Amino acid sequence: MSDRRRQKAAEDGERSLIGPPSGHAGESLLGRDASTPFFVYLLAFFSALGGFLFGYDTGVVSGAMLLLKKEMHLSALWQELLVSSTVGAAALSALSGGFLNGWLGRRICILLASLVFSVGGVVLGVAQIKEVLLVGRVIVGLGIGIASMTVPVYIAEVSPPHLRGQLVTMNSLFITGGQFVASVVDGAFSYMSHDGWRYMMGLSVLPAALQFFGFICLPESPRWLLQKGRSQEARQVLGRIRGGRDIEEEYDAIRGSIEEEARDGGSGGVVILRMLSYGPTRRALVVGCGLQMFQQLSGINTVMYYSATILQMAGVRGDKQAIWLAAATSATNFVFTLVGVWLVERVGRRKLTLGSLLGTGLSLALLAVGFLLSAQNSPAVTLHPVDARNSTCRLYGSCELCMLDPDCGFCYLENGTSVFDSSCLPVDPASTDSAAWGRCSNRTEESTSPYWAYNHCPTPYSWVVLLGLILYLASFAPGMGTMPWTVNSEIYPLWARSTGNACSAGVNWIFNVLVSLTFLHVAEYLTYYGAFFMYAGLAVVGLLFVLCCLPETKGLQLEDIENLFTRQLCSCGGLPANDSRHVHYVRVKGNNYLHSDNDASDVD
Ligand SMILES: O[C@H]1[C@H](O)[C@@H](O)[C@H](O)[C@@H](O)[C@H]1O
Repeated sequence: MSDRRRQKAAEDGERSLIGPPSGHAGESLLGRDASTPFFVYLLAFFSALGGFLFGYDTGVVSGAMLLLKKEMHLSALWQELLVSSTVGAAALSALSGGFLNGWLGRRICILLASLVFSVGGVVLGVAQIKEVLLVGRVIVGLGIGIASMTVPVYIAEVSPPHLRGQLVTMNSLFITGGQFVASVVDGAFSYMSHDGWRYMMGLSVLPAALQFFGFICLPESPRWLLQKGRSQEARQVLGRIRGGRDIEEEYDAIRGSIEEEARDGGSGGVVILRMLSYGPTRRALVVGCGLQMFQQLSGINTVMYYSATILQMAGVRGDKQAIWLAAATSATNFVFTLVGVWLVERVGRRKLTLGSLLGTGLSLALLAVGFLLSAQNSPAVTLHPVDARNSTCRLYGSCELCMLDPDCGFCYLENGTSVFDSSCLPVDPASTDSAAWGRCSNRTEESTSPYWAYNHCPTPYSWVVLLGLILYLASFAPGMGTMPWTVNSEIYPLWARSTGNACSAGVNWIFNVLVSLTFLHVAEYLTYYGAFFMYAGLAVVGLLFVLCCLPETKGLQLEDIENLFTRQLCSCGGLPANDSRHVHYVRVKGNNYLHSDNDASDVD
């Protein structure tokens, strides 16, 4: 990048950080009071169906698996494969989605994703053998990956600055909404022991088809069109989505940044290499990928996945209750995401993320304390039946040690809150719902006593864990659940936006697989409380990262946000102490500030 541009970027960075004399920075660019045409909401709705499908397809599998494993006699390996193949495929397609996005455009990518979702849904709905199921889950994962990186970019590019945060965060609302609807569908079809899973998985075809047909009539992003030199179309689309209001200012700003980029001769070469060799985009990439990494390292999917076990610890018994209570968990996640949509334009991205991470860290610590108390008060093993197969289970003296071994479970009688006649027995290799032999084998849904606890222990401290779970979702969902997607959709300049979002979404999915696949092993080595203390520690590291590195992007025009990253990475959250003495307000020439204006008279 040229020195001229670097200097200009630094100046602009200062302007963006300081803001205009009154109100927030975005107001000068597009009036806050201007009414937003209904069309923008319609675009956001149809795009966010991609988020809904992302949530639905990742969420539906847990309930479907309970039926599938019985009907198709799935081994633990196959169950794991069917869950993680989708997330793995999503990681790969998110990474390659950057190229498709830049080449074919946002609209075609969204159409492609909805087509892929529909095909995946049909394959899953008609599958007769587990191998076909695996193919269906991989197809669905490919759709999730493309949708997860394209939809936020598309919404950000069509939204007016003062509403952008809210509309992009709506996509996260659709993700958690999809997870919630999936859990309700799981609950409803769990009564249908034969083929119920087909409906659970196949129903995703409906929103996918709705999105496909809706998007056939919807326009391409004006920013992408302009980047491809289709200026007439871009102008038309911009006019349409701004409801016939004056679009010159926004149009010129977009064109200005594209022209400046072209003047700097930066349109050739591999985008990711250009991003890495240019300071502002390199820093934006670190911030974007870091946010996505910490989202997953804060353990959201472990907590969601583990909620059924947490609820079992609280005394919930049987698959059906567990399914319905898991629906309550995803409902909580959904409701608090709504809080995020409400807060994002009020408090801004940075404060919302910081507050969320603080609450997330504290509630993870509370969850860990709940598990610690449960472990310290874990019921002893009182019966040691002779085990002809010589399994390791007979060696354990308490429920805690017994349940940490994935091959064993705890079989016990209960009188009020006291546990007696308890033994540690090998789990049935065909199903974790019962023991391989003895009192707790051959269990049916209805059998009550003796109780069989796999992966958890009876404990009087389950309320601490339950409280931790609720506080966790209340703090995570509005900020860390939503902001990584929202911030990533706005921090990269146009030329780097597809690639930046592809990389950060890829990081999200890779850490999603890593955390969910390693959780049980981590718990085996560190125990459950150790694992949750570890996630709490990671949330604290995430908090420091955000504190130092995340600038506020609220209200700024997309074309101006790059300038926030012209400073050293760990000072971009605010002005360094020295700089604050130099703060002065700037007047942007007329009302029509263009990036390409490099005129000293711009600044008073
Ligand atoms: O933002 C979403 C959301 O928080 C979901 O609940 C979670 O399952 C996803 O992994 C995450 O990316």
